[in-house]
Parts: sequence; C-alpha cells; structure tokens
Amino acid sequence: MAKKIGVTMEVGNDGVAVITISNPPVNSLASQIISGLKEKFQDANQRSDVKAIVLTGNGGRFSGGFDINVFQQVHKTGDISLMPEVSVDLVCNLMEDSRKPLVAAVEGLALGGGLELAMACHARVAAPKAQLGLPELTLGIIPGFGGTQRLPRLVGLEKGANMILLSKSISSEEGRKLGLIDELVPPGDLLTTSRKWALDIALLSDTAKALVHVFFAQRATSKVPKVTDVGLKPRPMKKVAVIGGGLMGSGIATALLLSNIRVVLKEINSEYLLKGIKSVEANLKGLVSRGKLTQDKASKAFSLLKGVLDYSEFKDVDMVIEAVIENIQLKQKIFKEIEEVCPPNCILASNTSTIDLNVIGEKTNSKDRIVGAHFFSPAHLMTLLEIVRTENTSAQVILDLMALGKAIKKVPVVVGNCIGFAVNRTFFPYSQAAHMLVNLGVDLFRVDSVITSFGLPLGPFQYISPSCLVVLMLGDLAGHGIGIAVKDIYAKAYGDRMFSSPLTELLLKSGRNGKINGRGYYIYEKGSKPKPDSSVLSVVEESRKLTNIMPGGKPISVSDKEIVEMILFPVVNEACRVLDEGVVIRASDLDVASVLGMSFPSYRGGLLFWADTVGPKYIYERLKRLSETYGGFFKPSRYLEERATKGMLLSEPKSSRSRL
Ligand SMILES: C[C@H](O)CC(=O)SCCNC(=O)CCNC(=O)[C@H](O)C(C)(C)COP(=O)(O)OP(=O)(O)OC[C@H]1O[C@@H](n2cnc3c(N)ncnc32)[C@H](O)[C@@H]1OP(=O)(O)O
Repeated sequence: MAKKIGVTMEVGNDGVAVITISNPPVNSLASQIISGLKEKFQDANQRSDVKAIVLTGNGGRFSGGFDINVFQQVHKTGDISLMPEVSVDLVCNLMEDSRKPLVAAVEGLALGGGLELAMACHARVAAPKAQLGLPELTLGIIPGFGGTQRLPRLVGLEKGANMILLSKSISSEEGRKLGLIDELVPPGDLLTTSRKWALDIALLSDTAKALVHVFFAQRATSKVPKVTDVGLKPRPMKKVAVIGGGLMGSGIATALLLSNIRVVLKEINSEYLLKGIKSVEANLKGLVSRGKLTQDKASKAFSLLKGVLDYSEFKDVDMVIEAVIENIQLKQKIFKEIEEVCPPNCILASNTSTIDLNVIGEKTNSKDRIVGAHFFSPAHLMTLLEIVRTENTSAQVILDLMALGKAIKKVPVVVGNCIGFAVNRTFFPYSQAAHMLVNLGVDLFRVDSVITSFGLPLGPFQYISPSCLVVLMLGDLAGHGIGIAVKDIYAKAYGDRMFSSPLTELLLKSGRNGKINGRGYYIYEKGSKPKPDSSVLSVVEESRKLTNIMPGGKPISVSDKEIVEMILFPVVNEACRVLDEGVVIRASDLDVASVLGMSFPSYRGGLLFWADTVGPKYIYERLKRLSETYGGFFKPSRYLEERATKGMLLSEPKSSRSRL
C-alpha cells in the first residue's frame, strides 16, 4: 500500500482545527510536509470558524524532524536550492505570530525540526515516554528552526545547551519537570486535552481566571464591615516600639524602618539588644546587596532605630508590637507593664501565633487596645499580615493596624482569634497528612515532588511555615525541634483530628535537625541544592513499625493525584471549619492568606478558589471514603458536607442560596 504522505486539517464543532502531519514511519518534515503545514496554518489563521489550533503527528509519532534524505540529495548533487527556506516563514510568521492559540499534541517522539515545531507552539501536551531532543549535531548541522533559542528559554540555558551540544534527548516526563511540556496525559486523552488547552488559551484560561480572582480578592481584604465603613479615620503611626529583637522582632522592626517609621527596639540585656540591632542591619544590608534598596535609604532607615533596655522611650509611642518567645506568663507581664507606661491610646499588639490574645491581655484593663499583629517570617519580606481581633478589640485599633500594614507594604487580612488564627490553623493538617502518607508506605521524596509539581515551592518534608510559629510544618528548613514544641498546643485545641507521627522525634534522635545541622530528610551542603538522603529511609521504616498503619503491613499504592488529594483535601476541610466559625470575613480572604502566607500557587487562585474548581461534592466524597479507610483525620467537616449536599460552592457566603 502506498504511504499516505501529507498534512491534513479537520475543524471540530468546538472551533479547534487539528492539523496532522502524515509521513510514515516517523513523520519526517519532507518538503511537501513543510509546504502542507504552511498552507494549513495560513488557512486556519484566516478561517473565522477556527478559534484555536492543535498540531499533531499521525501514527503515534509527532515528528522525527527534517527529512534527512534531503541532506543526502544535497550532498550528492551539490544543489543547495533543494533546502527549503522555511524556518522564519513557517515557524515564526505563521506559527509563533498566529493570533490563534496553537498547542502541540506530542506522542512517541519529537526530534530535531519536530521538537522545534512543537516549541513554536504556545503550549505542549504530551503522552508519557515520548522522546524529545535536538540531535542535529550528530548530523553535523545546528538546529535550524529556532531550537537553539527556544529550548534554553523553556528548560534553562544549562540544560538546553547540554541537550543540544550532547544531542541528548529526554523523556516527556523529564520535559514536564523542566517546563518543556505543559501537561502529561495518557495517549487516549492527548487530543482532547490539547483541544482544551487550545481553547483555554483562546478563551479565558483557568490561570487567568485564578489570577484575576487573586487580584480582586487582595483588594477585598481592605473592606472590613463595621471597621472601614463607619467613617473612622486611621491615626498616624510615627513611632512604634518592638519588644524582642529575635528573628521576628528584628524583621518587624526592619519592615517599619523601611517605611520611615521610628522604631524603639527593646531587649532584656545588652547582648540580646546588640544581636537584634545587628539582625536589623543585616536585613537592610541584604536588601542593598540584592539591589532592592539604595545604600542611602538603608542608612536613613537604620538611623530611625533606637535600641533600649527599659521603657523610658515608650511614653510617646503610637503602638507596641510584642515579639518575645511564646510564653504566656512572660507575655501577660509585658502587657501589664506596657499598659502602665504607654500613652492611653497606644495600640498594644502581639505577634503571637499560638497564644490566645484574651489570655495575653487578661491582666490588663485595656482589652479594646489589644490586637494580634501576626507577621510571617522573614517579616521584612513576606507580605501577609494577619490582624487578629478579639471580641473586645476596637474598630479604631483594627483600622489603625490595617493602615500601618499598608504603609509598610503588607497585605493585612483581618481574622478572628483561635489557635493558629486563619493560616496556621488551616494548614496544620498539611504536614500531618504528608506524615500519614509516609507511614502508610509512600516514598517521602515522591510526596515532596508531587506537591512541588502541584505548584507549592517546596514539599512538606522540606517546607517551613513562614509564620514565626512553625506549627506542625516539620520540614527540614524549620529545624525539627521547633515543631515538636508547639505540637501540644494544637493537640489540645484540635486533638480529635490530628495524626500523631513519631517520625519527627525519630529524625531528631538520629541526629538530624534539618537545615540547621545540614541533615534532615535531605542533605544540605553550601552552594548546592538539597539532596534526598536515602539513609533516612531506615528512620522512616522505624516510624512505620511504630505506627503500624499500613493495611496488611503492605505499603499502599497511590497515584500522584491521590497524593495531592490526601494532603490538600484535609487542608480544605479545615478551611471549611475556619469559614464556618467566621474566623475570616470572606472565603477570598483565605485565598489571599494561603497565597501570601503559605505560597499556595496564585495561578490556582488560592486554596478555596481551587477547591471550588475541584468541586465540594468531589472533595466531600473523597474525604468520606478516606475517613472510612484511614480514620477520623479525613472526616469531612459539617460545613463541607452541607455545601456538598446542597450543591453550593465553599466560597459562597452563608446567606446565599444554593445554585442548584
Ligand atoms: C531543521 C532541523 O533543525 C534539522 C533537523 O530536523 S535534522 C533531523 C533531526 N532528526 C534526527 O536526527 C532523527 C533521526 N532519526 C532517528 O534518530 C531515528 O530514526 C528515530 C529515533 C526517529 C526512529 O528510530 P527507530 O524507531 O529505531 O527507526 P529507524 O529505523 O531509525 O527509522 C525508521 C525509518 O525512518 C527513517 N527516518 C528516521 N528519521 C528520519 C528523518 N529525520 N528523515 C528522514 N527519514 C528518517 C529512517 O531512515 C528509517 O527509514 P527506513 O525504514 O526506510 O530504513
């Protein structure tokens, strides 16, 4: 049978034109294929019924690149005119400049000119195990369809140069990790997913919707009923006292100084004070060395700092922010003292992350002036500021702190008073779920890699909560001792839904304290990326023996999707409780807080926006099934159950009606 050679185009009812290269066996780019592609792209660009384009190859192979037979003919005949002059016209003018979104559906292989065509598309969807590479150098030529430029842009200069110079191909799985491939799907889903991608780009992509949501959600945080709508005016905050010059205190002081606010930094002795002042200086120097601040501005900011060992400078401060260690008695004593020495209107704020503000202010008569100013570490860099109000905090005090937050370039989110407040409370199941998975037999490095693929910057075993409280985010960067210290406070508050894992204690016992001593789940060496430490697996085994939760003593088998669900659905579940208890004013506040406080990917719109796109019913049913198999940790909350059964979104305000 004659080989069917050519390029076809089919336009579906969805307005997607599928352009298919057919030149068996590898769909090489012979002259007639290149002219066929040119013609079809021109046609698709002109036709008004075509909204988007998908480019693919026939017979399970995208394309093996330019037709090498042409080179052979040129060598034989010396006729250079046999080489088609196409790269600029086809790849740049017609494909890359096309106003219609173009998605490559890659299967089998995309080599040489084949990969270059795919890279000229706006996105690439691939089936597993596809071979991707630019092997031109093995033929004594360089990639001629723009691959030398596009590959390094997509995978980074080092990797790109490596692939070109060594003619090294990679799999689509590796391509997905490097950013060359946008989505990996089973072969049967390749065309459907590529069409969806093309239409998403053509219409409003999910990413754009999510980012626009985050934009407006961030603006909505500045509207607080009965605070910002009752005609109050914020009072000027010119001089602020910070008590405690540790990591948090010095970071908070730096943030204030950078916005020209005079800061009095108080410590208990001159050694600690000097340390605190040096930390502020180092923070400022860091900004200068990274080009974020001029030396002049850094010097001006530093000149506004005054270190003190007593309260004499407190008589004219507008606000005090206490940032000492999490010790109830100490905080109560400090609040009693500052109530006496500060002016009667001075705001008395605490940077606590675990202790109830009502308890902190118990011994004072100034409960209306007491408020939480919960910064995230490093406080001079992280933009989230949780403003924690009690039932007694006055509207004026909340407004003042919101205005101060904005002045120091933070995004203030007003939240209610509970253990962990909004962010740490919502995310406390995050690392617990990861620990449960590992105790159930799942590889911990896989868990980290799945979570980073989802879009969080680090996996749960590397991660540190950027809050001064390291909650139960027992990642290497935190230093594992800290996590254990606060575990009890959470267990007391939310013990009925906690998973207790001995893994962290065992890790510490084995001499690993995370990044602090260069060894945790990963090995940390100066100047190189953390490396998974396989010797930690014996510690993991010990933990598994103790928890003994693997069904039938065998590791469970889970897909990557299930790993994401088992880690993030319990977080969504806790977010539902936070909403139900009115800890946040609106669901979108938690989206902003999760993006800015926990680096939840903004392109997913924040935690609850993402959960609503997944669907409350699906999340409820998954959690219900998981709780039947693995116990109460996964038990769906009342709020989630109600939303799922009524067909309501999690983010819908309580009063609104069901959409069904
Ligand atoms: C402008 C650009 O930058 C320039 C370019 O694109 S230059 C071309 C770059 N591409 C390449 O170097 C790929 C070369 N091909 C290969 O490495 C391998 O053939 C392959 C990995 C694609 C497939 O391997 P495999 O499945 O083992 O099949 P293999 O027997 O090698 O090839 C099958 C047939 O396809 C042909 N073929 C493969 N690639 C071809 C190509 N690019 N052009 C013309 N024919 C090609 C082979 O000659 C062979 O033909 P035959 O059946 O008549 O003998």
